[in-house]
Amino acid sequence: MGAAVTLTADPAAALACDGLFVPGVGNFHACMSGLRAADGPRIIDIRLAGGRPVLGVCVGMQVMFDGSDEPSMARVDGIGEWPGVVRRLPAEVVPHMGWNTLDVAPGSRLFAGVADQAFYFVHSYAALTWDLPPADGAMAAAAPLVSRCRYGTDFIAAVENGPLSATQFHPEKSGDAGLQLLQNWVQSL
Ligand SMILES: NC(=O)CC[C@H](N)C(=O)O
Repeated sequence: MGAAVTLTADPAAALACDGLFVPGVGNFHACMSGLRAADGPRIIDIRLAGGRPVLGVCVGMQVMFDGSDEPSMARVDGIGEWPGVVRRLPAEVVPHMGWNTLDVAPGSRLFAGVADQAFYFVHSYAALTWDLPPADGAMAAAAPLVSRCRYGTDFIAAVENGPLSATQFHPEKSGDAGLQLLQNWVQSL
């Protein structure tokens, strides 16, 4: 989508880039231990404190919460940028695998031009509720935009919260709509 991309575990490069993309596939706790080994949580914290954009996808979204119920021999806490624990979807069949439409938050920049499109999901766990208390003081940033989807129950499909954005679905597997979403993010950097 016109961006020069570097795959890196180098903290200095991950801090300096215009946008940090945090992918995640597989087991939550395995992804978290990989991220911790690369000092990922601290790098993400520093970026966000400085208003530097970060985009998490799939488990890369889940790790922004406090933790996950996904089974693991060695449980690892999430980064905890957002309160709440990722739960198993209460559906008869998991994973939720395939295309689904969203209830996109009004005013979304990430979904500009594609809010009515379907996106591709592959997951059994998700954040089911948005628990960050609203801030309304003079210094408060704009309220987070929370977009939802439904599979078994309502769950959080995407969040735009200042410099931190995330999607539970896979834009890179979502055809033209997903590419447009990624381009929207790249153009905002
Ligand atoms: N697609 C995946 O990598 C699965 C992500 C995660 N383990 C979940 O089920 O939610």
